[in-house]
Amino acid sequence: MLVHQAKRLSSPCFVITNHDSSVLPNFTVTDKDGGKGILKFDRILCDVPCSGDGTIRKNPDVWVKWNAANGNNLHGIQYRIARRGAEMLAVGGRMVYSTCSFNPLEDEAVIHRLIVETEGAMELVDVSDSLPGLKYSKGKLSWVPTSRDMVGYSSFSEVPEKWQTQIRPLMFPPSPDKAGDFHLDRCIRILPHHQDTGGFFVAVLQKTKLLPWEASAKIEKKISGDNGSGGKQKEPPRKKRRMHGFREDPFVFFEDDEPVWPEIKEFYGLDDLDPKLLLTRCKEGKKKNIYLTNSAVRDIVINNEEKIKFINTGVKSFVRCDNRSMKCSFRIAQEMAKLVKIGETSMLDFYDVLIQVNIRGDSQYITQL
Ligand SMILES: C[S@@+](CC[C@H](N)C(=O)[O-])C[C@H]1O[C@@H](n2cnc3c(N)ncnc32)[C@H](O)[C@@H]1O
Repeated sequence: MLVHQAKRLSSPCFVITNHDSSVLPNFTVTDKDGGKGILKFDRILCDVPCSGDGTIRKNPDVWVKWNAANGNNLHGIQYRIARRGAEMLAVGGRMVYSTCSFNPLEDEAVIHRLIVETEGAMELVDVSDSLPGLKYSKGKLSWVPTSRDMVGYSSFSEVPEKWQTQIRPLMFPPSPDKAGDFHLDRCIRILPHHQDTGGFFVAVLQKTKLLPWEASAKIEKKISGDNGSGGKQKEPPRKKRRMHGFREDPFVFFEDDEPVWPEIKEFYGLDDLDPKLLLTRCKEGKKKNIYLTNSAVRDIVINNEEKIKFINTGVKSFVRCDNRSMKCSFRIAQEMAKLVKIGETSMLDFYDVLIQVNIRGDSQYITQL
């Protein structure tokens, strides 16, 4: 689904992975000075798996299957995804957490726990001014964790032992005197009757400083670096983790001496295009389809393909078309042709437009097209 939707953008700036996002590894990237660093994101959307009870209008069986335990059971994975998102976010960056559920255990309880555990490093942003005309209810300041047998509890001490693996201490709301500190009312609850839509919960969070465990890891690193070694002590080499099964559909980037490149370059007049931004999905045999990415995506894929399963990247740009009457054995792919006004815009102009759409999402050029 995501691949299908992202392809419609015809953008070389996206990369789709298939990974448990609660344990998504850090992405290694090449620094400006050629060293290796960790990619921190400016924007993250955690559209987490949820009970979907906001979709009752289109999914009537949600009524039949609903019980209080659904939300309790999802709270854990939802929190872990949000927490991992917070870790991968740059300081100053924003993360949106969303569900299509009304259950506060999947919504405000997750946000409250994230704010508590990050000791306020993650703050709810007031976006009320950014959404003129949108009808919604404010987030809840309190809720009642409830077991499958529909008994509600006002504190963890009341929870019978048999439900204590389902209802956890951090699922409870803040006490009334502290509720204001978390600004949970900044969460957005869109109910079906507001705008004749499905139901959604949306929270916008900002990372205001390093998370407590990130900050302490930094201090520890500094201390161990100062420990007589002058910071130069090398860590023992880590055993390379091989992810078997990722390679059946590899991403093979062109090298400077790629044999099919000279004829494409000459035929389409692409002297300035760096062939290293082009890739195919096969290691051996005839190259059928050629895809275009940008340099940031190329760097991410090359540096992380051993640890992260990449599913899709790049715009299909050239397709093999072996026809004796053709001067070039590759035609322009439909996906690329959509964006090129042949005759008015040269391939080179087109490439400039694509490549300037950088990974941080500056999409003005695409919009112009
Ligand atoms: C609410 S849907 C997201 C829909 C998506 N935003 C879209 O527009 O297609 C939640 C998705 O999370 C996926 N999912 C469930 N557990 C996950 C996990 N641990 N890590 C990553 N994705 C997960 C589900 O398969 C589901 O597709």
